Amino acid sequence: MEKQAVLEAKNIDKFFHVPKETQVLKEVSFTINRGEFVSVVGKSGCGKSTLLYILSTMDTDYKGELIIDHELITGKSANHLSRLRNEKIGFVFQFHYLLNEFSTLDNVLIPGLKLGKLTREELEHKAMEKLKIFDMQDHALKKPNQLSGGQKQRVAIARALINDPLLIMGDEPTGNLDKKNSDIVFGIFQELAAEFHQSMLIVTHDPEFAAGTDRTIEMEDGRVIRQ
Ligand SMILES: Nc1ncnc2c1ncn2[C@@H]1O[C@H](COP(=O)(O)OP(=O)(O)OP(=O)(O)O)[C@@H](O)[C@H]1O
Repeated sequence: MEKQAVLEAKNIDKFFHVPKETQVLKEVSFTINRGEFVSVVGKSGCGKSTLLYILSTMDTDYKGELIIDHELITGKSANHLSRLRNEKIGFVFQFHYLLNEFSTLDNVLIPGLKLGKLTREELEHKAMEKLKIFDMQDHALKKPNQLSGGQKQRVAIARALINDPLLIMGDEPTGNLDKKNSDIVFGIFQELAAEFHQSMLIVTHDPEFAAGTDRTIEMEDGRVIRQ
């Protein structure tokens, strides 16, 4: 099958102007293809989070071009970007950012309500399906603060999947977990790759995690040095 690009970064440069003019990303170029599970590694401060912030369309102040799903994203309006994020990108962070006042089920379906394509009833059904993948269906009515760290992260991944995103992006999704939970969450990513062919771009410090991905993009001092 022909490779299909879900994301293309072309010559991305990023400058911070304070406290002094610094270039933190230098001609960063790569492609993520459909179904690929890709990790981004590199020493602390090499620019991984800055890059992810740009690729996730949250930071629009950069040079170069970002193409998502064959659409040139660079220069698009904030409204357009917000809709695109909701529709095409799922996020998993180091800290889960679940809302404690809502149930697990509601947390998973909220990005679906925001997108507004399905009714609440349809979304409840879909959210339960996603929770089932991670064996979390029996916790649907609990609040996030009644869950363990690993369980919260599983819910956060279910939430990232609710709109069937083209691409999942993660910044250190196992960074805050102990070895046992980190292994469980890593297993989930592997399952998403193997069974659902989910395209994923994950920043990690964990060499074992990186070794288990299809491809590793290695960064040093703002540049991609291997991919
Ligand atoms: N808002 C900002 N203003 C100025 N400099 C910044 C800003 N954000 C990040 N930097 C600098 O940009 C560089 C890259 O930071 P970034 O957070 O992307 O690195 P990282 O590879 O994700 O690091 P870590 O692995 O520690 O999370 C660092 O030198 C950092 O100090």
